[in-house]
Amino acid sequence: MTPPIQVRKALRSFRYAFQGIISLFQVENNARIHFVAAILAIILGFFLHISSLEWALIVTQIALVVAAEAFNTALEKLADVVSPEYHPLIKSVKDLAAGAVLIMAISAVVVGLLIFFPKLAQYFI
Ligand SMILES: Nc1ncnc2c1ncn2[C@@H]1O[C@H](COP(=O)(O)OP(=O)(O)OP(=O)(O)O)[C@@H](O)[C@H]1O
Repeated sequence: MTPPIQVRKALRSFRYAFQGIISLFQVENNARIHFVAAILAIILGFFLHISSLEWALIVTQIALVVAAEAFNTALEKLADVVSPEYHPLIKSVKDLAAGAVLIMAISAVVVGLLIFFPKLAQYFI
């Protein structure tokens, strides 16, 4: 009988998921840019003593951008296997996926500005 929770299988799935995350940052230039931006936001968060709610927003924004980048990369790779030659629908698929990342990145920049700008202004103005 199959046990209700298969721990070994769950651990194996985690390992594959981590391999995916590591390969994202190893291979994708945009993912590395987002990674650096995330580190800067975290350093700024500590430096400016942001609240728990502000941390929750920053962490959520970082996760959304990285997750969108991972989906975009997965779609790009799949598209490259399915149709290495030019196809108008593949163009649409890749542009839409890239657009989703851009929407998330703009949202992250806006949230970052809303949280950090007033605090930074106190230092400099
Ligand atoms: N097979 C294809 N058919 C049609 N258009 C494509 C195809 N491959 C790429 N494109 C177009 O070129 C753009 C860039 O595609 P590409 O796969 O090079 O992505 P990228 O954003 O440069 O990512 P990466 O550098 O990680 O490969 C796509 O958004 C799409 O408009």
